Amino acid sequence: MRNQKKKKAPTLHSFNEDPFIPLNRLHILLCATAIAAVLHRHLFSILSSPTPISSSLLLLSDLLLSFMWAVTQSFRWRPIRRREHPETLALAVPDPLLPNLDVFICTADPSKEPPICVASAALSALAFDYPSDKLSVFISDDGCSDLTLFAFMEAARFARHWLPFSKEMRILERCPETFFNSTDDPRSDEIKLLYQRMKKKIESVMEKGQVSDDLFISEEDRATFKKWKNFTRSNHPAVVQVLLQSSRDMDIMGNPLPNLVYVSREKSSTSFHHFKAGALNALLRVSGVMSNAPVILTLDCDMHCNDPNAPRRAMCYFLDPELSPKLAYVQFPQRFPGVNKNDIYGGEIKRLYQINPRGMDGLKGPNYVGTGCFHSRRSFYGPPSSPPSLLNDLNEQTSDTPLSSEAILRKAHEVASCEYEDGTKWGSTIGMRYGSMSEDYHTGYRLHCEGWESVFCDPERPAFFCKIPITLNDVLSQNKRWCLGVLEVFFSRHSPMIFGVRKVSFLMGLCYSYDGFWTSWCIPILIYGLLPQLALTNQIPLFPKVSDPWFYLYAYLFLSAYCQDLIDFLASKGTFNRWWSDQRMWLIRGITSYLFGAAQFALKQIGIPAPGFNVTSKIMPDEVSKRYEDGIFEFGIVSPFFISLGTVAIVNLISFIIGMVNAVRKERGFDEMFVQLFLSAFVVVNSWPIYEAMFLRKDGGRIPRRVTGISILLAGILYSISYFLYTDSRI
Ligand SMILES: O=c1ccn([C@@H]2O[C@H](COP(=O)(O)OP(=O)(O)O[C@H]3O[C@H](CO)[C@@H](O)[C@H](O)[C@H]3O)[C@@H](O)[C@H]2O)c(=O)[nH]1
Ligand SMILES: [Mn+2]
Repeated sequence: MRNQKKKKAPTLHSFNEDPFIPLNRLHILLCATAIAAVLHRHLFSILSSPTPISSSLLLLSDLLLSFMWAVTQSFRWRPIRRREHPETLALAVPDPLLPNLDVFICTADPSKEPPICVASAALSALAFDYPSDKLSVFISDDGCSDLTLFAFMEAARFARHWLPFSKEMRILERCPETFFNSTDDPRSDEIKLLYQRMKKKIESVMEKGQVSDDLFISEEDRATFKKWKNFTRSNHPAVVQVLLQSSRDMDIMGNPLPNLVYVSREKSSTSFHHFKAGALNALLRVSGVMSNAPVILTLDCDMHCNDPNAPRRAMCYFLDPELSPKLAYVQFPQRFPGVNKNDIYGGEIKRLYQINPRGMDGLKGPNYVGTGCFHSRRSFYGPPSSPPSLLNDLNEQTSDTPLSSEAILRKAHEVASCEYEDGTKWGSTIGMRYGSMSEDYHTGYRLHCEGWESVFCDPERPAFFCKIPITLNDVLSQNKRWCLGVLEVFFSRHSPMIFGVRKVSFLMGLCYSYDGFWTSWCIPILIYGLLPQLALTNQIPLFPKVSDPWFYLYAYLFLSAYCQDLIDFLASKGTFNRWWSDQRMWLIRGITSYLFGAAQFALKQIGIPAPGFNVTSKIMPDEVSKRYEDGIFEFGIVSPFFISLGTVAIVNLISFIIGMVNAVRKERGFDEMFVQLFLSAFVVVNSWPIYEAMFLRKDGGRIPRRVTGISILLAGILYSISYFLYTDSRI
């Protein structure tokens, strides 16, 4: 009997708990006591306050800050760090036993998302270190652009050279654009030439805005483009085009190539298309008909794979028999090699993409962030307990029917049509979930609610690189869209605060509440950014004096929050300067994206529609890119965001100056007004780039005069109002 001892499965992955967990928990206790004390004081002093409105607003801010602090602790409760062991996988699972993999890449607008970049993203996925006959790449083109299709036809041709080359040379950088930019190895000269020729061809087509007749190599191609008559992005039939077919197409060395399929789902002005979520659902169905791989990787067009081994890393989790029955997805972090030295717009968003996911990983798993994520197809079709047969509702074909067979293509067009989803559960309990502009947050959350779990996979070598917006207005608009999206979930009947805390787990519910209620930062940031300053100019003290022991409690809370944030940031390989930018962006977002996002959400509730998915532009004029490289803020246009920023910056500058003059003149003036002076000084220091852009800069990225003018006017109005409101309490 002894010999029958159960053979231990090889370890495909392992994890460590964060060594600081006990210390963190102790700190939670300490902070909670301090916060309780401050709130207690507030409640009691409000009754006797000479400025009851100001005191109530500050109480409201502190309540919200406390709430956000409390929910944040769920991320600190049990952070873990995972490691996967692809070398064990290689021994345990031979290549022929690896599951098939479908890669989805979304694009929506060739003028904002250059087709050559989208094609490069696809090439980097086609060149994965994964058996080619098990790999399919599907492109969703929501712009239904013949230019994009043309780029992909070219990319399919180039793939025949690129795949064997990159595998033979064992290069890690399999996105051709980045590879050729970083190498001068003479062995790559020949293929570089091919690449450049392709790039030129695609770019010239982009310039002309059409695919001219002389560019077609075959009659078949010509016939394909002939279809493009009167197609507009919001009105056209479904297009499904097989560009590479594994069972038919070989690379130049005679090895099979992966499948590559171009899909543009049908659009009609009479049916709502649900933006990216709708596009991904169409791909789920089309791929279900064609390859039906059990594992799916979702990518955005503004990224590329930086590690050809990424799929095998993900498989370390999917092929673990203990984990896999409940494993919905394996999320890789988004990394941004393009951020400038000090990351002036806080583009890394470390808390969202690196720090918080590690915290959730120790509970039930990270949230889904839209890209760089491997999903189990099964998870899109029902809870982990549902029978797997459900999955095959689409897939009737046997695995050896060629993709481009007429029957399959007919079915593929059918499932990519507008009406297909009518009266079905797509978007509610099947596929990517609708109803939120942040389909990623919503879908990940709902999967967790169904009982699924997820894993955060953050290997040493970043697996996926993404592009970031590089103008302030783009960053803020993107953030505003996210705010609107998460609020739509937070105030739905599936709110993480009410539904999530019960359905997933208490702590996971809090994690999702943190993201969902993100926007609420706008209230304390706005109040703390204006009220103490206006009071300061009117000589109204709102906080304890330095000589009052309560002062130290405020100081402790401020310093501990900032220090902890800094430590978290440095511990995830950040630098001090980048942290500074990050906290500054938090303040900036507070009075722009969060504020406008919340306002837009409120308007939507009373029937005023919010704008759709504003696709972030991935190309910029050289001048703008250069300024970004140099770390100079980009304003340049008249945007409501900048008016809001300008107003707060000016109020703080004036308050600080007047406050200082008064403090110097008055005996014990500093003692009384220290907190308010400090707050305005803090905002002034943070607003430095704004003053520069208003008054010193001459370049095209400066703040337009009109914005400065309106900001000064608004600041003046705020002063006048505060002057009247404080008339009775002035000393
Ligand atoms: O109607 C649409 C709109 C967008 N997209 C695609 O969605 C992706 C993301 O769009 P982008 O403009 O780059 O938005 P970002 O704000 O940069 O994207 C972040 O935020 C989105 C949610 O708001 C997530 O879906 C993304 O994965 C995440 O990277 C791109 O590939 C687009 O082509 C579509 O396919 N159809
Ligand atoms: Mn993007």
